[in-house]
Amino acid sequence: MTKQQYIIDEMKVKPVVDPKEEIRRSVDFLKEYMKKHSFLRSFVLGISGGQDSTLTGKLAQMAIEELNEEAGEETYQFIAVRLPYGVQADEQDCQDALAFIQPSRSVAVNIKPAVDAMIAAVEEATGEIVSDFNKGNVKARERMIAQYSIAGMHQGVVLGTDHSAEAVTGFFTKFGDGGADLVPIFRLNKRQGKQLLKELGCPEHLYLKQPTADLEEDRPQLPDEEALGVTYNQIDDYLEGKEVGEEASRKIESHFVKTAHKRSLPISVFDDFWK
Ligand SMILES: NC(=O)c1ccc[n+]([C@@H]2O[C@H](COP(=O)([O-])OP(=O)(O)OC[C@H]3O[C@@H](n4cnc5c(N)ncnc54)[C@H](O)[C@@H]3O)[C@@H](O)[C@H]2O)c1
Ligand SMILES: Nc1ncnc2c1ncn2[C@@H]1O[C@H](COP(=O)(O)O)[C@@H](O)[C@H]1O
Ligand SMILES: O=P(O)(O)OP(=O)(O)O
Ligand SMILES: [Mg+2]
Repeated sequence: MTKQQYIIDEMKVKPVVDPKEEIRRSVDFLKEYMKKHSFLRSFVLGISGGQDSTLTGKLAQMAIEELNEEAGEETYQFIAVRLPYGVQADEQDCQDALAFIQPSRSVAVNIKPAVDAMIAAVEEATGEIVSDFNKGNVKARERMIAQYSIAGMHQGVVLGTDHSAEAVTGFFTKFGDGGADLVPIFRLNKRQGKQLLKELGCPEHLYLKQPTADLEEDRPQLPDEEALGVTYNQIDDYLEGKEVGEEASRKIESHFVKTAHKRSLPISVFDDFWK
């Protein structure tokens, strides 16, 4: 088996998808999980104004509406969480995403005071400076803490937006946005996510915008593609089994190998995937 085929199998990407079928698959997965665990009442997810949280949020709200319809009462809810660090430059996209999703409930938690307090405490304790890049990962982890606090209040589970074009390069903060309970869009690449949003009638600007983690203050709204050194078109093609050229393949495969530890639970003496 080629390295490319091994990675495609791990990432579970199909070369062609039927958007309607994939929407149903994710919604059914969310519903089945909720019904199987009788304690659960809510899904919780951060809405950033980007493509992946818009899609995951919409699927979550669809699942909740179907569950409530079947229950004959408003038992379940989707809690959409705005998590700006102070004021977010693309706040209007976040509001547009919320208007599209129409979540059962939305709340906003400013993560700035908590992030700044943690950075100050670590810098005071160590006498060292936390880099802007490292602080970016603290922001992602603070968002995780806020979402788990809300899930804890509402018998909820935290949704993650990790999809296969992100998982393959490990382009997420370990235990930050990578810290979630269910990942309903894993198996799709970036362009397949767009296809689902189009099918769902999402405003175009929310899925045609430049993907960004927007974690760094020195490089605001840094495009993922610039940080990764490879485009989503190349990653998507690779995951669909297409030829992407030697340089792009090498970069994708190198990201995949270096980030294996992020796609696994904490490593013990019984694990050998890293050897
Ligand atoms: N677009 C997105 O979805 C998104 C979101 C957040 C972050 N990001 C990007 O993802 C990256 C996250 O940065 P990162 O990967 O440096 O930080 P990270 O915190 O996700 O991972 C680094 C940490 O992983 C652990 N680690 C490193 N190598 C290990 C190994 N071989 N075995 C076990 N544990 C190991 C260490 O604790 C290290 O501090 C950045 O490039 C950031 O911009 C992207
Ligand atoms: N500013 C944000 N508000 C709410 N939720 C956010 C924000 N930034 C990121 N998130 C959540 O994290 C994931 C990953 O984002 P990336 O752009 O892929 O780094 C995002 O889908 C939100 O759920
Ligand atoms: O995870 P999101 O919603 O922020 O999407 P993107 O990765 O496209 O920024
Ligand atoms: Mg984003």
